[in-house]
Amino acid sequence: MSFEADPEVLRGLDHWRALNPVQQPSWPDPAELERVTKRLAGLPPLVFAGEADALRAHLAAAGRGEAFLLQGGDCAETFETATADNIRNKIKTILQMAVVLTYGASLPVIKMGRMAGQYAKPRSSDTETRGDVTLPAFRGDIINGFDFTPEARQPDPQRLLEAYHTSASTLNLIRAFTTGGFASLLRAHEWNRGFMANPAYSRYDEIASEIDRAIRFMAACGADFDALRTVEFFSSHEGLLLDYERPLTRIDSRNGLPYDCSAHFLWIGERTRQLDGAHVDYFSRVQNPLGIKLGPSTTGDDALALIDKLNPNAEPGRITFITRMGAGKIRDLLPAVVEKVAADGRPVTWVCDPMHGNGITSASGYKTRRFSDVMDEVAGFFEVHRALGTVPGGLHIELTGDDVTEVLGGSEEIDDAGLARRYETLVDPRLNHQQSLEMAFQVVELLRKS
Ligand SMILES: O=C[C@H](O)[C@H](O)COP(=O)(O)O
Ligand SMILES: C=C(OP(=O)(O)O)C(=O)O
Repeated sequence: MSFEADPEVLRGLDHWRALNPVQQPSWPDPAELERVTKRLAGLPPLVFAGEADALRAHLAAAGRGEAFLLQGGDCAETFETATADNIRNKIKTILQMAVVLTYGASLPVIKMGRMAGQYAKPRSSDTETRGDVTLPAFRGDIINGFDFTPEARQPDPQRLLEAYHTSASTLNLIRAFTTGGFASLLRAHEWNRGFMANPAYSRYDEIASEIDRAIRFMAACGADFDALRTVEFFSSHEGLLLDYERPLTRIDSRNGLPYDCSAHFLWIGERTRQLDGAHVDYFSRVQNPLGIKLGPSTTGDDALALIDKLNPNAEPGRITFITRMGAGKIRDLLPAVVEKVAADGRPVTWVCDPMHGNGITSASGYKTRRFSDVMDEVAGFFEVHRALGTVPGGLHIELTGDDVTEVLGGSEEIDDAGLARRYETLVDPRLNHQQSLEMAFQVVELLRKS
């Protein structure tokens, strides 16, 4: 039996339009926007609703401490860098981190990319000024261009279509890598190839050798390795640009309910999580598992009110709270929020984003973060949950598989002068391949303690 859409549900999906959504561009030509969104609404969904349901069950397990979420990828994907090499390096980095965590902590790791749709960015200011010229801020490739010219900075609806097609080709390659043999655990050694030799690289190689030995032993015992040959990999992005999310929301014929089929998992950002705001209203109406970023101003009551709105039926795995308080604040601010939610009893999955609360500007003017601050926030996150008896369920990281120099420190000791060597991000700084592996090794120690 196939279900039809309830007209009331469909009307509800457009209620956000009346709520004055924040962080949206001013489209210069509304008729063009309408043509584009109609076209998007007729294109195939990017993910299947059943996959989002499977993810919800995995996230529920992470909330109970039976799995761990590893969510990582670019701050802002770009059309130009959606190349086979970049996608492969990011996948390899996430797979390597997952191997380190799974092997070291004996926990299943849920692998999720900030990939195949992470094209829209919230900004602190609507404009950017250089010298005496002021132009609209860059809001991500799905909206406008990075070049500092009036033409590039003009929002262009055609970019929504390009974002859709680039997401589709990225997902296609991810699916090929993760189900076609590349991600087989039997090749764990090979994921290290092509990366710079460094201490984290050699530690990873040792683990891969131990896994090889264990696999050879199991093979000699007659084990069957089908389950090791493929990997479930989920896509996610910030559900920011509602003119993109709405046309990609589809009614699932299995149950008649709406799913946002632009990605498996959508998160609501720190700047758009207002209780009566358009984003919370919109995502309350779709079935996907949802993330909500919680910054340092969040109170326990805010968190409970978000649960009331977004998960009134207390469904496990529906809500992931991604906390990003900053290294200097997390130990003071997180306990009150976690205590209130724990006392309430409705299930949530707690994840740490140690990136967005730790931004600084280096002496030479780069927007950066210190690796030591990032790791300190992760440590604080584990400490708070250990003290309260709650579950640290995962990590949300801005990373790339390339050897960029955007975050200070790490065992390579990138310093202020070193940032200029390979600073490539268009918005926020990402961990490079080596820093990502280093983080995974340190998190294993924290997971073992907890
Ligand atoms: O990634 C997060 C935000 O988009 C980003 O930090 C905003 O940066 P801005 O303060 O430079 O606008
Ligand atoms: C903008 C982001 O984060 P936050 O909403 O936490 O600032 C992000 O993750 O890209």
